[in-house]
Amino acid sequence: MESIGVLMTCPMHSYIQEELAKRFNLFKLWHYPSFSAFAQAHAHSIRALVASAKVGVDAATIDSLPNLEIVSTYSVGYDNIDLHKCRHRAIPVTNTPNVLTDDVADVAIALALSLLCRICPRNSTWQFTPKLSGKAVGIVGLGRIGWAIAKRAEGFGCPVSYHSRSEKSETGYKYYSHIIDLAANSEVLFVACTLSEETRHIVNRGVIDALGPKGILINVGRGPHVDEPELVAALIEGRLGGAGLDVFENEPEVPEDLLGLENLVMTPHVGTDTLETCIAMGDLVIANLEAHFLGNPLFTPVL
Ligand SMILES: O=CC(=O)O
Repeated sequence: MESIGVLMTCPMHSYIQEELAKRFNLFKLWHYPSFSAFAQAHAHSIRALVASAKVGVDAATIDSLPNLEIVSTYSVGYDNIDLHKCRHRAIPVTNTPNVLTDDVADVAIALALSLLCRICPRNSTWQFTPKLSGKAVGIVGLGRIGWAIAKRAEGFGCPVSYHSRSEKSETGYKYYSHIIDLAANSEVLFVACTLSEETRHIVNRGVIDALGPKGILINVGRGPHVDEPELVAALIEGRLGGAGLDVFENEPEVPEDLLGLENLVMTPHVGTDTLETCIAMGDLVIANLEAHFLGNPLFTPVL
């Protein structure tokens, strides 16, 4: 497969870069001054594209690659991939579910603990802190990651409720069909749903106010799930108790006003960045590409 042209949209862990380069003719988009400079020289060579949560692929890019056969994203989320265009061109899309679920759930709990227990306080003034154990936990999106957060929260003795498009049978968790009701009945609200037009700004001023001045918001989904200016205002005004964020609305930009807030803990979208998981995600991307070029069924197709 050494002659098959594969384009990576942005730097990823060295493991996947090295393993792709061993198997394919690998092009790294960031080594070119612009996409058009790259496309002029190599557009016809590209048969596969590897995207990530940081840089996806839009319709114009897909249109510029006439021989593109598959898009494989090094992420579980595929909100930044133009699925409509891929479907139209009959280009299969794969992602990396399952292998990263535990990591994202771990980071969600770590953000909650670090915020509540002030594990890394910005100033070292001694003060008593709220506990996580026993707090009412709400989860927005009870998919794989939401479920893994729920299991961890149960370990802390937290009663768990959730909101999702529809009620899931036999979870044993209380279901709220309206997110506002979930927020009003939660002390810690975790956002772990897929980003879509329906869930963009699902956490708006109403939800933030329902969570209230003692409530904690943890977002390990996507930045645009939360109306960020509303979140910033609520944190500054004390209308929301605190937030733990791994994702931001305009990554890698972070609003100036967030920096320095005492009731905020941030990580730079590292929910899937453990070494073991980066390797597993890389292996899954490669397995999908190899399956495609060998004419075998894909392991984790989205389309
Ligand atoms: O954000 C990370 C992912 O979608 O895998």
